[in-house]
Amino acid sequence: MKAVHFGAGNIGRGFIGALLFQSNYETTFVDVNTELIDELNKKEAYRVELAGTEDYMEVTNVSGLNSLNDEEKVIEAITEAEVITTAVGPNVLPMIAPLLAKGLGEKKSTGLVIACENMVGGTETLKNHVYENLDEEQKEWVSDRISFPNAAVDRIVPNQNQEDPLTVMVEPYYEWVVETSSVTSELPDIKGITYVDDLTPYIERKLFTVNTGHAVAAYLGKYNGHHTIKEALEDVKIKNKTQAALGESGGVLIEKYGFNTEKHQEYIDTIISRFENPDLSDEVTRVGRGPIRKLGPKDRLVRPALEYIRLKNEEPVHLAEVIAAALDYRNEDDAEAIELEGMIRKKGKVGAFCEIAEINENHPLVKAVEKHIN
Ligand SMILES: NC(=O)C1=CN([C@@H]2O[C@H](COP(=O)(O)OP(=O)(O)OC[C@H]3O[C@@H](n4cnc5c(N)ncnc54)[C@H](O)[C@@H]3O)[C@@H](O)[C@H]2O)C=CC1
Ligand SMILES: O=P(O)(O)OC[C@H]1O[C@](O)(CO)[C@@H](O)[C@@H]1O
Repeated sequence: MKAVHFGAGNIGRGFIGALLFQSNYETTFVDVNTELIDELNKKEAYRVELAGTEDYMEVTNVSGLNSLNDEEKVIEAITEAEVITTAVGPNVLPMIAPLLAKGLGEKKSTGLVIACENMVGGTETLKNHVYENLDEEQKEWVSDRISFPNAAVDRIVPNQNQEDPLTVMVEPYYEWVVETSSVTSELPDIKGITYVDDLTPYIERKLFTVNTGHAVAAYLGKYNGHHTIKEALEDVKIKNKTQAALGESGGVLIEKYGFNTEKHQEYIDTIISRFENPDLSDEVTRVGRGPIRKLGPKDRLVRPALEYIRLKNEEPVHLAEVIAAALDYRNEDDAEAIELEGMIRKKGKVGAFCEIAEINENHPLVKAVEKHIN
C-alpha cells in the first residue's frame, strides 16, 4: 500500500509517517526542504524516539520528493497512493493545492486526502483550494473517487535539536481522529486512527483545550521572559492562569457538547501535565508561532472567547488577558510576529486586534481585551 505525505517536518515524520509505517504503508514524503528530502532518499529510514523512555521506532519504506523540482514524480506518486496526508501548516495548504490537484486529476483509483493541521475544517479548506485548480470535468472525476475527511491530530512534537536531521523525538501520547461522514470509499486500516461520524466535538475539544492551553503558556510565558513551556508553567501564576483560561474554554465545551464536568477537568489536568513533560523541551516561540493566525476568529483564543460571551453572557477575563499578551508577542524570526508589530504600529493594538479577529471595536471581547492592554 502506498501513501503520499506533504510536509516531512515534526508531525509528518514523528506522527503521521510513523503510523503509516506501522500500518505497512510505503510513504513518499513531499517537502520543500532539500536537506530532509536528500536524507530520506539516502537513508530510506529514520528514527522516532519516545520522550522519557528508551523506546524508539525505526521507520522504513520511506522516500522523499521535492514539491518544487520533482513535480512529475509527485503527480505519479499521488496517482498510485491510497492515502494522501498533509502536515504543512494551515497557511501552506493553498500552496500545495495546485500540485495535489494535478495528481488527483490524473488519478484513476479511489483515495483519501486527510489534512492533519491544527484547524477546524482543515481538509475541507484544502479540498476547496484543490477544486479551485480543477476544471469541471476533473471536479466530477475527483468527486467520484476521492474523499476529503476532516481530522484532528494531537501529539506534541517540539522543534528538534538532533545530530541526525531525520531523527525526531515525540511525546508517547497521540490521538488521530478522522470523520467518516464524507467518505465514499473503503476506510483505510491505519493503526491509531479513530473513525467518528461527527468530528466537531473532537476537534473543538482538542483545539480549545490542548492548543488554547498551550497558547496561554506560550504568550504569558514569553511576556514574562520564559523560554520554554515547562519553564512558563513552573511559574505558579502562569499555571493558575492556564487552568483559569481552560476553565473558560471548558465551560463553553461542556455547555455545547454536554461533556461531564469532572471528566473534562480530568482531561484539562492531563493536558497540562503533558505540557509539563520534563523530557520535552518545547520553546514558547514554537507554540506561539504565527500570532496572526492564532488570533484569528476561528482559532484557539478568539473562538472560545466569543463563544463564552455568546453562551454565558459574561466576560472571558482570562482568555482576554492571553489575547492581550498575544498582541505583545514579538519574535524577529517569525514573519507573522513582525507583521503584527507593523499592524499595531499603524492601527494600535485595538485596531489590529479588530482587523485580525474580524470584530468591531464595540464588541464586548474588544472591551475585555482593552482592560488588559491598559
Ligand atoms: N508539532 C506538533 O506538535 C503538531 C503540529 N500539528 C500541525 O501539523 C502541521 C505541521 O506542523 P509541524 O510538523 O510542527 O511543522 P514543521 O515546520 O516541523 O513541518 C512542516 C513541514 O512542511 C514543509 N513545507 C512547507 N511548505 C511546503 C510546501 N509548499 N510543500 C511541501 N512541504 C512544505 C516544511 O518544509 C516542513 O518540513 C501544522 O499545521 C501544525 O499545527 C498538529 C499537531 C501537533
Ligand atoms: O502548530 P500550531 O498551530 O502553530 O500551534 C502549536 C500547537 O500545535 C501543537 O504543536 C500540536 O497541537 C501544540 O503542541 C501547540 O499547541
